[in-house]
Amino acid sequence: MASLLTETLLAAAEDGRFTSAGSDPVRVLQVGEGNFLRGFVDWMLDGCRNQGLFPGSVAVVQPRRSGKRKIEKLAAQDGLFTLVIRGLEGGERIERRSVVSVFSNVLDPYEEWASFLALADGAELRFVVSNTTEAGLAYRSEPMVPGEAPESFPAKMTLLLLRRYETFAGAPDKGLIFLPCELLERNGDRLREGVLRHAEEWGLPEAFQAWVREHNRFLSTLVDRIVTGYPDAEEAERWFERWGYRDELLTTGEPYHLWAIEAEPELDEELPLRQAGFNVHWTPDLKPFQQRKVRILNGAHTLMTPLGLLHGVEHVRELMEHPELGSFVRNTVEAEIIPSLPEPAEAMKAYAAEVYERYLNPHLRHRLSDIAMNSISKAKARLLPSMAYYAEKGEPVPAGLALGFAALLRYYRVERIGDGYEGRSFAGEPYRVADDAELLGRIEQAWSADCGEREKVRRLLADETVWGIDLSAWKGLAEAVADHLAGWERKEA
Ligand SMILES: NC(=O)c1ccc[n+]([C@@H]2O[C@H](COP(=O)([O-])OP(=O)(O)OC[C@H]3O[C@@H](n4cnc5c(N)ncnc54)[C@H](O)[C@@H]3O)[C@@H](O)[C@H]2O)c1
Ligand SMILES: O=P(O)(O)OC[C@@H](O)[C@@H](O)[C@H](O)[C@H](O)CO
Repeated sequence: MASLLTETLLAAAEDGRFTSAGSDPVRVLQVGEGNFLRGFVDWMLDGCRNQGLFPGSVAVVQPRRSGKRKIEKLAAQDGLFTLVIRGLEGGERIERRSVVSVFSNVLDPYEEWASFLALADGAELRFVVSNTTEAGLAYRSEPMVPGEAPESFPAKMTLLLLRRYETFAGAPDKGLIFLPCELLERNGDRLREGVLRHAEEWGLPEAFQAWVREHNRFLSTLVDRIVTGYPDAEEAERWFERWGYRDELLTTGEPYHLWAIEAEPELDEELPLRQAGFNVHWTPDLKPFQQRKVRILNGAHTLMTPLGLLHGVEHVRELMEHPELGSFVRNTVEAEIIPSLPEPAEAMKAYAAEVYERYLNPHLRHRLSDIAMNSISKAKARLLPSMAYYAEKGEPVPAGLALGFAALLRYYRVERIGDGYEGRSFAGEPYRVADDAELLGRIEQAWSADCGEREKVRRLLADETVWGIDLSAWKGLAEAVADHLAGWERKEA
């Protein structure tokens, strides 16, 4: 029996091409209820279904206990949600709304562990997609407690695979294909390693471990689309009035999309994304896709965010239109990041130009405060490799990268206030910093050390628990950072 909300959603859908996924077999398990997967993978699967190419449905679960609220909302909307794609497509302005209808099963694995495991018994289950952020795709030792969901994503996948192995007596054709979307290099390999480590840690049978290795595939993938989530409240209200229904799971994104998957093109027979017309690349080598996207698109986001927020700039477009900050970003990308990449500079410049156009999409309001979440771990993957290119040659870290990095440290000049950490913008406005509490505590301590400012910077750069490596020896970096910090302090005084 469809809920009133479902009926309203269905009736209000513009294209009227609804086929409910509810009765189709679960072919995809999705770990992650966030905006990105819904505005990217589910949008593609919905497109495949609407073209009659994919007669399957998706079971979705949240990857951590705190994701419960969204899962409950999704269940209350019968797994339906609205997606608005807007921006330039082939030079034309578009704003396209669809109601995505691919979920047949919406589960909280912590409260419904038995139902979660039972998904492994589905003969039609074939793919697992995930987005658990960089933090979620990490192995963390934990006990196996019968009847209870383990905390981490790789641990849950280990037990799901064990159940499948037992149900189908290790049948080679019942292995699964994992398509992790986390923005980490070799994400497939990392997931596989995590699963096998848990299997070993828990003493699971060697024959099971061999089945995991030989009959399951952990493909590395690279995703690209700017998905901006729920719009500003005013805009959402205008839309709801126009559509005649409300949707708390509404999400927005740009038309551009790219999914590169390291696998043979024949896999498109089973997962017909390319056949359905999506910009999906089955490729033997993911590295070029990965490198240019993470270092240019994500790297520029990470570069611009602390500086923008310290200057009181709120959105990516506003920053790119700012007379000084916008050209700072372009110059740093072109003169410093692109030369650090192995691919031909002309091709990289063309890619960067495409990226600026996406940043300037007049319909997207991409909040710097959203991008700022976990900026230290993002900088490690997205910015430090460009800086390391120079440092490893014994050259000074170039001026733009050093300035961006100094702004990152200034942004993390935090103080514990209540249950979180706060910094202050150049204008003295307080802001919350969203990052790992232990890390923030460590950084706060470093800033309050009993020594001069230059020594504080040197110690912070040398802290391998923060950066993974010692940055204090990188030529010119500590000096440049300390000079910028002193300069900002003088201006603020
Ligand atoms: N939004 C985009 O434009 C975009 C584009 C490409 C990639 N991504 C990736 O998506 C992630 C952000 O996702 P979103 O935009 O859907 O945001 P979101 O806040 O809507 O969703 C975040 C998801 O990650 C899960 N998560 C967060 N921390 C976790 C942890 N420690 N362990 C396990 N799961 C955790 C949440 O439960 C939720 O499912 C980023 O890490 C990024 O790598 C986002
Ligand atoms: O999603 P995050 O928070 O990991 O990073 C912020 C942005 O850089 C990112 O979302 C990009 O917009 C996205 O990766 C584009 O594909």
